[in-house]
Amino acid sequence: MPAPAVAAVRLAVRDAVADVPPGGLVLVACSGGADSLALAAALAFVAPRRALRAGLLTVDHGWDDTSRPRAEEVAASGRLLGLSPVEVLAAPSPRSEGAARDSRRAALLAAGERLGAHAVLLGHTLDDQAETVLLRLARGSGARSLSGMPATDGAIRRPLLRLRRDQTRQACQSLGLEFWDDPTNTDPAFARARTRSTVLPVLEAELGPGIAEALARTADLLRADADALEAQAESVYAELAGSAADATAPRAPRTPLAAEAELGPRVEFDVAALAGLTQALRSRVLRRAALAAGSSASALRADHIWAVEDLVTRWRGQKPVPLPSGVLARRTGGRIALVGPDAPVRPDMPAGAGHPGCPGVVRAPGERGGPTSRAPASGTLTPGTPASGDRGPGDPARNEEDRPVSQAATAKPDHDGTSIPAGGPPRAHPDIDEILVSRDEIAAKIAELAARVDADYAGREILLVGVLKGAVMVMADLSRALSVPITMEFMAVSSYGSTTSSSGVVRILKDLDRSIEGQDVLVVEDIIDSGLTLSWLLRNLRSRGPASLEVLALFRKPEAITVDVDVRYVGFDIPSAFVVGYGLDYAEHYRTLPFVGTLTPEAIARRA
Ligand SMILES: O=P(O)(O)OC[C@H]1O[C@H](OP(=O)(O)OP(=O)(O)O)[C@H](O)[C@@H]1O
Ligand code: HPA
Repeated sequence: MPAPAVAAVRLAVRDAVADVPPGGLVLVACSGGADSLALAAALAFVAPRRALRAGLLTVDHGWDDTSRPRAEEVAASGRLLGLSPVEVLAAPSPRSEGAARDSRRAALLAAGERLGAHAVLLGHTLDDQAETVLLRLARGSGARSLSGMPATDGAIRRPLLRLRRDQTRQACQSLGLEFWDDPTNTDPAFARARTRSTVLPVLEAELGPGIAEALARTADLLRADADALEAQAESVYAELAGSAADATAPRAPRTPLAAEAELGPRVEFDVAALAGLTQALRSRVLRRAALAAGSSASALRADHIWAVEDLVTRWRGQKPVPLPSGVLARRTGGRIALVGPDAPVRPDMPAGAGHPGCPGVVRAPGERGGPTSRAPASGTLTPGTPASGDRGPGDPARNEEDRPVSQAATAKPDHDGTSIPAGGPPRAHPDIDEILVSRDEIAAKIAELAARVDADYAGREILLVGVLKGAVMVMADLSRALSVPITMEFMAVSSYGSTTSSSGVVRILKDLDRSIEGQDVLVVEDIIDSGLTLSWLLRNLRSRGPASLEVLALFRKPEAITVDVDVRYVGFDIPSAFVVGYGLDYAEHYRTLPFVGTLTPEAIARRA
């Protein structure tokens, strides 16, 4: 009678190779540690009884001078066990757990394929599974990731996932097999080693025994859920996605988004269809779409997908969302497109040049300008109204975009390579899709706002607090248009950081230089989008005891606002599109444009 541990390992191996036909080759990956050595011995025992061939692979990562001789020793043990073929695979890798795992897996799979093996057995135990789940839990992971290592993964099989590590040691000891204790298993430099030596024992001590089993059970439960959700997401994806990724597939009907760029892997959805899905399904469908558009699976993280989800569920005219491998997710109206890196990036085009299939790329100013006098007197540009009006040759507003708003915005080559002439011929910017508010309208609005502020603050002095960097143009023009005495302070805050949507977490990058206590403070903002920056800023400034605190914002996106902020002076309500110009940037560019407009898809892709 074999010792119980030996029997348990043999039983697990017998089950794992039950489907391999007689004569088939099964390989065991062996490091010489107790787990894989016990596995190798069990395979050597089971294989002849099932008319199978059994071999051994051992991997040399080349980490130090001892690794090759040790691999040779492991190979020799394999031969002693009667395994054949036995091979040492060279898989050089940086000294990191992850890198070693990846190169080991690739080497094993390649050898398995070369040798015509039916399966390659790995010696992961229940303890390895528990450590994996705990590590992933600590990182914050979804169901798929928390489902740990599967027992079968293509040619890879893990027969020992229900056995404890101790059982493999006992099995080796019972069989008189000398195993190797890998020092990296106890090296505190490795997170897995710390989990094994410290974290799990503490959890067991504090929360009671059975933690490892419970974590492994969690993995099994979540794997079943993840499998079911992914199968469902796959069929929803097939139903909802319009794709131009496969040139051989019948062409999906042209949609406004598809018309923008005809090339490159591209997946499109109706926003309404995505909005109707549960979040669990939507995120999987979007992940699937990102992969189809060419995003690297390993680089694609949950926060990438959340940012794309925000285009569906928290639409505020955000910037297109850059995803790994150059994929861009972009919402236009009621459609969302995930566009692959092969989509053509159009070099700067001369003003006025068109792009076939790309509506509204660059039009000569005057063809499409900012809102005309037909726009509501309040300056409101409703989303339903095109923010641009067609201006015929007789339109008196035709050349107005070229009149200077201020010295700051005139006769100065901008950093994006376009000279903005003062008083010269109309000139748009090649990266601008559509001008929403012209230079002239901005100037008129600033004058109007200044007159209101002058009247409201007559007899008082105002401390203007400009919010850098976006408000720099408004601050410059407004301050010079005011008649009441003013002083200036600036604050730099950031709520957007490197992501594309406001996080609500605001950081002070530069604080005020002096106290505002007892002063009449007017905060000057370029734009209120979600309102999160301003809401935070007002709370912060209020706590400093000003005599009064009001806000002037040149632009506001009413549809995008998510928090209630009290703004006394608003220049223009604009649609929820992402806009640039007059202080507003995309990737720090376009602030010096004298008008405010939307960017072409090509410019967005280029700067992403
Ligand atoms: O209403 P919200 O959604 O919070 O967005 C508005 C804020 O975002 C922009 O600043 P950003 O953080 O981009 O910095 P910048 O001014 O330096 O461009 C803008 O200048 C506002 O301050
Ligand atoms: O539309 C915008 N453009 C530039 N910066 C911004 N910050 C918030 N909204 C915007």
